[in-house]
Amino acid sequence: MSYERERLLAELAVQRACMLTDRVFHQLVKTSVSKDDKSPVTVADYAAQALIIASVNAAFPGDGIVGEEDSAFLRKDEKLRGIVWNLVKETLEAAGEAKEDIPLGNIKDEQELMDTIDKGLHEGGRSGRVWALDPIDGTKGFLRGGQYAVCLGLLVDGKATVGALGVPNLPQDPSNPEGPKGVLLSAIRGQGAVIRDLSPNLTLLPSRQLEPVKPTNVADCAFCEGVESGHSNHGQQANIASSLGITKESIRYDSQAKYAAIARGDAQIYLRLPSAGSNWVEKIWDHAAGSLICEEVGYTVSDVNGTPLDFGMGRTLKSNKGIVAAAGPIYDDVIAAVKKELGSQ
Ligand SMILES: Nc1ncnc2c1ncn2[C@@H]1O[C@H](COP(=O)(O)O)[C@@H](O)[C@H]1OP(=O)(O)O
Ligand SMILES: [Mg+2]
Ligand SMILES: [Mg+2]
Ligand SMILES: [Mg+2]
Repeated sequence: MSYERERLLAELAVQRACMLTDRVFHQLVKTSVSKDDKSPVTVADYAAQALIIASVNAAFPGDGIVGEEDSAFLRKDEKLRGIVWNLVKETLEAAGEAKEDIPLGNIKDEQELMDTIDKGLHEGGRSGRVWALDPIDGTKGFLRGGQYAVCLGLLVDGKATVGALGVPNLPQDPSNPEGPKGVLLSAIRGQGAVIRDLSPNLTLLPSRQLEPVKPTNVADCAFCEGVESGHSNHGQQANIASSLGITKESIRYDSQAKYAAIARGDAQIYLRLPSAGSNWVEKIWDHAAGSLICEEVGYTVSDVNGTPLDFGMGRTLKSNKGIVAAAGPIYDDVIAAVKKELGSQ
């Protein structure tokens, strides 16, 4: 099976959702009166989940969907519901139909909006076709004006098979950080990965194949980690980098923007070691698309013990702990350094 249609659907659904999140970002986040006001991201989370599920459901009605959000809160808050519905309606009107021959789905009213969001309540698992959706990954980054990602992956029998990542605030040219922003990456297992600029409308701009990683000296590499010290252990990550002879400063991004950055070669390692005392269990929607895209350009992605990520366990990666992604040729060095650091606690 080629999965070209699934990839096209994923790209278009993510492109359309990024039109919405970008609109919220410019209309609400930037004008938000209080720094602690979380409502813009809440609105964008619900609205983007609804739009993407409508697309998956229109094109592949038999597939399961594991989405991060549900409508429980929205059902109780009429005002918030009205805001979300207006955003969805405006985006649907602005986007129109895709010129490609694939249905992207519609939502007719507030009731259908909430029912659509709740189509993301699937339990996941080891069999069949299940989409993993994070409508806004990196909510803290979104609110800060930093990195966030819109993430959609297709699992087939528990294996990440198709993935698309929209990263609206990532510079299109890594050597020009102040230049135009917004990229869309996608992959099909066994077929490599592609990148293109995000577009302000539903058009998919021309893509280019991402180059496979090249053998490198690990000391010359750069590594990526999260911004939030509560999400991963910055101290241990710095120790690992220094034990590998890495002197470059880490690239700190929120969200699956980290996978996007390493996939296109801005850095060669992503470290996500559990924070001290944390019992956080990673979620499938936070890694399905990004890990596949990286594997397709020659990365090895595992947890901190070197165990491959198991997307067939349900909604979470409960058999894994933390994440280590490294370019294939340096992965053994990196995982050895991770194990040494964790063993020496
Ligand atoms: N305590 C936590 N530990 C690890 N990850 C977390 C924690 N709380 C939330 N997250 C999730 O971690 C991811 C982003 O972390 P980072 O940017 O550091 O990579 C997001 O998926 C975020 O959820 P969300 O999707 O709601 O933003
Ligand atoms: Mg997330
Ligand atoms: Mg999220
Ligand atoms: Mg969240």
